[in-house]
Amino acid sequence: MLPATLDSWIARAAASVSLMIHDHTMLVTTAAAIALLYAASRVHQFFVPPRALRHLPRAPVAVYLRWMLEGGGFLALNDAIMRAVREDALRKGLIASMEDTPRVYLRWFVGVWIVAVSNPDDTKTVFLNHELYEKGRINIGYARQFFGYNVAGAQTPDWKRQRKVVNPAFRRGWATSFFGDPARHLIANWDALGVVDPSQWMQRLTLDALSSAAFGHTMDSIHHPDNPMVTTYNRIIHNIFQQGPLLNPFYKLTPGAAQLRRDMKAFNDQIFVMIEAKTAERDRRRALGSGSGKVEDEDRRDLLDLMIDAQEGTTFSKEDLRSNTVVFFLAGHETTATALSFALYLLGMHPDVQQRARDEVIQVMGDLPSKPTPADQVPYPTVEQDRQFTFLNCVIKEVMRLYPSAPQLPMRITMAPSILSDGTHVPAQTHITVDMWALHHAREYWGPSNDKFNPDRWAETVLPDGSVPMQPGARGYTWAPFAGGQRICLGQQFSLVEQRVVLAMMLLRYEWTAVGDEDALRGHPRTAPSGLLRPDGVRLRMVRRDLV
Ligand code: HEM
Repeated sequence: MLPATLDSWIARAAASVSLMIHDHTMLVTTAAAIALLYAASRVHQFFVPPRALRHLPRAPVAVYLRWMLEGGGFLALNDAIMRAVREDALRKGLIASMEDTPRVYLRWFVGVWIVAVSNPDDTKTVFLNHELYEKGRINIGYARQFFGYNVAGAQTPDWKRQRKVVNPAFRRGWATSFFGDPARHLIANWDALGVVDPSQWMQRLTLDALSSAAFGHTMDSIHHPDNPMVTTYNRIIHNIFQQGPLLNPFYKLTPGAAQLRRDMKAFNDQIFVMIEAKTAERDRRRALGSGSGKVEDEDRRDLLDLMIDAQEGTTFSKEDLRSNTVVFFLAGHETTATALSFALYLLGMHPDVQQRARDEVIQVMGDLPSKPTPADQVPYPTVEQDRQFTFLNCVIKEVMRLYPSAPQLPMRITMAPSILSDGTHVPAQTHITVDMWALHHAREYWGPSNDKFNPDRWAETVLPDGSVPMQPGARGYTWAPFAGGQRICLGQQFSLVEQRVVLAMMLLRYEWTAVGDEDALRGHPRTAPSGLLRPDGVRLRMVRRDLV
């Protein structure tokens, strides 16, 4: 028999163990309940928008999921979304017919609800208040890791620091030879082909122009599409913008992700080598006493050179130089390739407009110098001639209205509560975008010919000196492919010069018609899976003008 004290001690111990077990069970049960509630609320947030935004029209999440899994291009998704959004808006009494576009609606991206504005008033507000509508940061997949913290993605305080260094690289003229030289290489290839895929070739041309302009060495992807730097870059971009893997929570453990990491490292190493070489070259020039190290031909100076100069005495690091160079690649070549591909396509669908554009080019530059003209002697406009195109600028504006390269403004996030023009209260920390596609196509702002290619609609905006204003305010913020406000595209001039030079050369060299698949021929080309619009299934039949 146990002594009484021991007995009571054991009883007390047993009671407290049982209490502990009970407490522990309680603890586990409570923790499990909290975890479950949290998971349920996350699932709920994933599929159901926040209460304050629930009144806005939206498409069911299934529409997005289906598209992400199928891997289609932007236009296929957008058609399906806008049909569902319009049906919902009609049900909610927000629009009068399926032809109308709601001023504000909701989009979805991997569980994030985004307020999309598609009217000029809110577009202007978002552009002009960039500290209230800050750059959003969704850290999914590998995009953030590859593009790093660059001027295009930075939030205000850091953006100001970055812009100081990057600005001088853009605030200057652009030598037309940056674009004329690769266009001649392209012409030499196209002469031998007859039927071409504009999208594929414009990607190559703009990559070569951009690599010359960005770091003074062309990637020469027109002649060498298999150049390892080109193929690595293309693979990275393809993999980063694939939507399907974003739905896989274990994506980063897959062999595909491992390959992507290896590619990013290889590409970045190359950029670092260039940065080192350029810095050493500048120091060498200085040591030899050649002034500040600046080269003679200012318009041919490359972006990296100018950034390396401007970064002296600032906190700009090598990683800042890398991430900005990388973002120039994405921002600077895909966008212009898209604009040029659609311009060639639309001119191929509208031979009358093509001829009027050609007449203007011949009037400004004269015709081809001889019959035949060797590819490397096809003239490109001088800087002076480039300033004299009026109709060509109207064509470019109309192309970028119908096919804005970036159909949605990169995501913003509200830093404080705000109210939109339709009275919607947007809470702080809400994601928001401008739907450039909807804005550029809405019947409300473009009339019944909203979906028609009509460069003459821009005639009334031409200034007395023949120039065509390209800022969004010139048409009340209904046209804004380069965005607006302080965060307007830094490369707008670069891209416009490139588009005019390349189109002028094509117009001199060829007459062409659009061929390709059924969608392209009926005027609704498909787009390839990509972060931007990229035509798919379009082909052009090119006929040399100097041989007829
Ligand atoms: C058709 C051609 C182009 C289009 C449609 C286009 C479009 C845009 C748009 C919509 C933005 C605003 C992004 C935002 O606010 O979130 C932007 C910003 C930017 N673009 Fe472009 N872009 C084009 C060409 C270029 C080129 C050729 C370069 C460089 C060589 C470039 C460099 C940049 C940079 C650095 C920014 C960030 C500016 C900032 O936030 O301060 N873009 N672009």
